[in-house]
Amino acid sequence: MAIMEFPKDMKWGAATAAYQIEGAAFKDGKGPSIWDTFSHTPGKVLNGDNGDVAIDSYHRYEEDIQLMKELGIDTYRFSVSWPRIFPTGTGEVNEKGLKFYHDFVDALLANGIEPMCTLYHWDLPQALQDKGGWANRATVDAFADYAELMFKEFGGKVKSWITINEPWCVSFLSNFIGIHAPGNTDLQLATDISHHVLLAHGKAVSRFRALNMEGGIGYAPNVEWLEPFSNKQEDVDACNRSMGFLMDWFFDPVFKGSYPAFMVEWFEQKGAVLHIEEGDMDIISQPIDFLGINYYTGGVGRYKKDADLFDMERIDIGYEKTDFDWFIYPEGFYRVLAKIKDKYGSVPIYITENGACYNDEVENGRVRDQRRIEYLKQHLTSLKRSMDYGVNIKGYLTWSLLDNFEWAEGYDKRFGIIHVDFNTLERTKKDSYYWYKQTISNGWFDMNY
Ligand SMILES: CCOCCOc1ccc(-c2cn(C[C@@H]3NC[C@@H](O)[C@H]3O)nn2)cc1
Repeated sequence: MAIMEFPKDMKWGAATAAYQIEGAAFKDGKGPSIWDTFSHTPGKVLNGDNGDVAIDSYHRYEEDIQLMKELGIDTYRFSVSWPRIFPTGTGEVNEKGLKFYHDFVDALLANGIEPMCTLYHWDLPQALQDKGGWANRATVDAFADYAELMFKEFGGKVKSWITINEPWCVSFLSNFIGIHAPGNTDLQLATDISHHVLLAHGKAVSRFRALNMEGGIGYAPNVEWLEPFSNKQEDVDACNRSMGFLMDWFFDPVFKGSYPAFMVEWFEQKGAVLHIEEGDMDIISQPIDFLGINYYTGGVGRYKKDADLFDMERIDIGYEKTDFDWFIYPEGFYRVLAKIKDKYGSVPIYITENGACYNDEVENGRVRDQRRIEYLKQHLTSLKRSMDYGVNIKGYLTWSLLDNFEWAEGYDKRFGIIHVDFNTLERTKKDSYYWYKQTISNGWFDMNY
């Protein structure tokens, strides 16, 4: 027996996001988001998929909540569609949008499930993008106003708030690499956006504090672990730069009040400079109540001049891969969490996303996704290792509760523990659902079963 046991007070949950599950993209007063625009732009999303219907959780959330209740989760992480609340990003509020989220949160609470609300999960109102989007500092204040309205509306019901999901994806993946909305490929633009997104986080925290709100607030960066191919300094430095792209760049400003010098210098060599205004770093670095961490993958890297932005190449050393073609690297989960503790201290941490893409289908009413179960076992074992290392883990939320719209991959990549037929929208619990349910109920699992 190799039993992995977790604290009785650890929270267990699952996560989704508005654009990926809701659908009703143009219903009940919702304004267009940049993902509505992007997904309707030919060539941007695999198979021309879009979130017009998604998995129709806008109309089916009561069924989904019953699936959550049966699963036995404590906490459900969802996101609010900003343009469903403010169709043009600012100004007039869409009452039907507010009502939808009140009805949804009330149903969660009525079923004993704690809501964890992400305010920004990538679906920027298109009207704000038309005025420059996150590159325009005015968007920062628009976000703070949206956040304040949400705090005032839901403060008594929602006690866990996440400002920004994966700021690296919002800035660099979407505006330098360019595969996510709005699809720019400009390092200086992405650098400016990364600062504005952190500033938006900080301003939302300030509004939260000013209202003397009950509960806590944080943000949810995504991280990976890159193990140097050798102990040669050039390999170590290349991996640290690549990890610094996702981690240090977005953690140092919040936890240390400044950007990491080694990254600032590297970006300057690449022609990208920061435009920081007086007071910005004080706003960004005010204390948060918890840190969300999203981890999926890692790997091995080594120095290679001009191989990528950081002179680093990834080496395939034969690790198994998911159906997203990502290496399965549970050791990296432990290593990155240990590094966070060592470098940033013991801020309470929720794993706000961890899961795997496997495209198993329904056969005779069952989905045999044993590979996902093995992924979850391996990563929960790494989580336990991190807890024994002293990392202040408060909860684990798997990505995702349901198969959904996986951004540029459309409906081609399945992360859910519940299968969704994207034509009929029928939900089918996968084997991993039943395994996760038992693990939550026990508070432990056996590595060998
Ligand atoms: C061709 C070059 O490519 C460079 C890296 O390209 C990617 C693409 C995708 C990701 C990515 C996707 N996810 C899962 C989501 N997290 C939030 C939630 O909405 C999930 O759907 N995390 N990271 C990272 C990097």
